[in-house]
Amino acid sequence: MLDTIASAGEPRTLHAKLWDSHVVTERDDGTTLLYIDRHLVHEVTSPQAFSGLALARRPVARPEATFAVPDHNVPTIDRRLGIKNALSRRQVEVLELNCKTHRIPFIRLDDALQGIVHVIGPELGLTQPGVTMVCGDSHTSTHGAFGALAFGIGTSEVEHVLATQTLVTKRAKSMRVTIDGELPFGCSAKDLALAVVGRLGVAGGTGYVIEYAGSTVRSLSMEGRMTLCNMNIECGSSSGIIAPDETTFDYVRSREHAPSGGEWQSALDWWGSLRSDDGAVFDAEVHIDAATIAPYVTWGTLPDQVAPIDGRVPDPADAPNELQRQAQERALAYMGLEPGLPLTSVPIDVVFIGSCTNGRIEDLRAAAGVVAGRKVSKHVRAMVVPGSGRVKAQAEAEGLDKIFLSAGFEWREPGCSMCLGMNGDLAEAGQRCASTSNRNFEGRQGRGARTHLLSPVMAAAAALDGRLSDVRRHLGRDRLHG
Ligand SMILES: CC(C)[C@H](C(=O)O)[C@@H](O)C(=O)O
Ligand code: SF4
Repeated sequence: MLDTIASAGEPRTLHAKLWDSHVVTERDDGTTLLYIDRHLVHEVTSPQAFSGLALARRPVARPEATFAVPDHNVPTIDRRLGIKNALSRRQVEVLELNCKTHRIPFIRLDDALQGIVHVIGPELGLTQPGVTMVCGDSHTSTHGAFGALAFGIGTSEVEHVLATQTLVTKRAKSMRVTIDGELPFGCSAKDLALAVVGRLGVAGGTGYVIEYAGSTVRSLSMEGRMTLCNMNIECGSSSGIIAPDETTFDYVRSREHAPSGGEWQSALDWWGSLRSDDGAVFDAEVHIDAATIAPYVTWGTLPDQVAPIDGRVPDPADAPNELQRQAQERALAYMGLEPGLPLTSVPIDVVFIGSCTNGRIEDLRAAAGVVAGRKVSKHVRAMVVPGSGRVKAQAEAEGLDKIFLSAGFEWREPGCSMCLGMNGDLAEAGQRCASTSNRNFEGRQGRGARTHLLSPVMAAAAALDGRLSDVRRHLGRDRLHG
């Protein structure tokens, strides 16, 4: 593997380096058997895969390369009472049983390390530069922030990877999205992600692996890079990658599953080569000037239906084509919004801070910085759901839980929670939720519930004001970060 990566020749993209070093065999038509280094598993997309293995009496090829945790169906309050919903409980129990049968490392619901699969993978050092990584989950792209080729797979592919540690797939095209310049005041990685999705559209990245490059991306923390890569799938692209650098190495160093001792130095030597060569050719290039980014909020039912917070709800009459006009009209009808309405006048009922997009420690710090010493608007129900047990413990060590609680937020146990509502954390029909998650699809946070995607500081501002609010007007420069 190392030899392939180190070999000279044509300038190659980072994507090509990651791909080439994991090809087991390739057919003339491009169908490839790709070696998978790490397989993350959660309770929703794995049961049928394990059943398939049982039917075929096949073992798991490399249990030690597999790692499982329940996250979607887990309660975020009263966890000692267990899981009330029978189906949810069954999914989590079945996962534990399957992991026991196949000796797959498993984090239990009551473990201090439990959390959303895309939050704990990096935390534990399972996510590393240069690896191929899959999970039966579309937001697996999150791990690409470390220079890993990481993507979501379907349940039948989960079974294939469990059985063979390989995947049958085809190489995607390469796109580079270069973002240069300083992020404007009040903006964070979430706004960058929403800007990318807004510009490319929900299908603009389909068929591509996207490499994020440029000074703005380089200046992001690992948390910010994960936020950016997390939303990659929302423009249709299965994997987003960022070349690893000192920021990456500092994050990975000393984590449980990271290389140590002499292996650390050889890993660094390899990881240092994981970047696109000068002159590498991409199938598509997109440039974004960071100065054009603003604090964003989605107004519709697709993640690309996004506008700057100081903007207005668009008028479908101005849509560039008939298809988009109809889509906008449908979205506005569901969202209960009138064209031309200033976004800052939209009232909010629920605020959700969490998810694999924005449930990490920096996100909570940033939101706490906004709410410190203030109160959540009386008619708003606001909750913070840390992305993992470790994030929760760190936040509590810093006193962030106290800040949120005294402002009127609920402080919950880690999991996916209201991002998708599989665990019963739902908004009611007609309610409007300001959410730091990644999808605003119809009914995602509850039947008839309306989702506005935004950054942690923007969610915090919405909680305080009881409406979508411009965080820039809320705070002085000295208090704003993240
Ligand atoms: C449940 C799972 C299959 C799903 C995904 O693939 O992304 C979920 O995590 C989501 O965010 O919608
Ligand atoms: S937090 Fe949301 S987006 Fe992330 S894995 Fe869970 S349900 Fe999917």
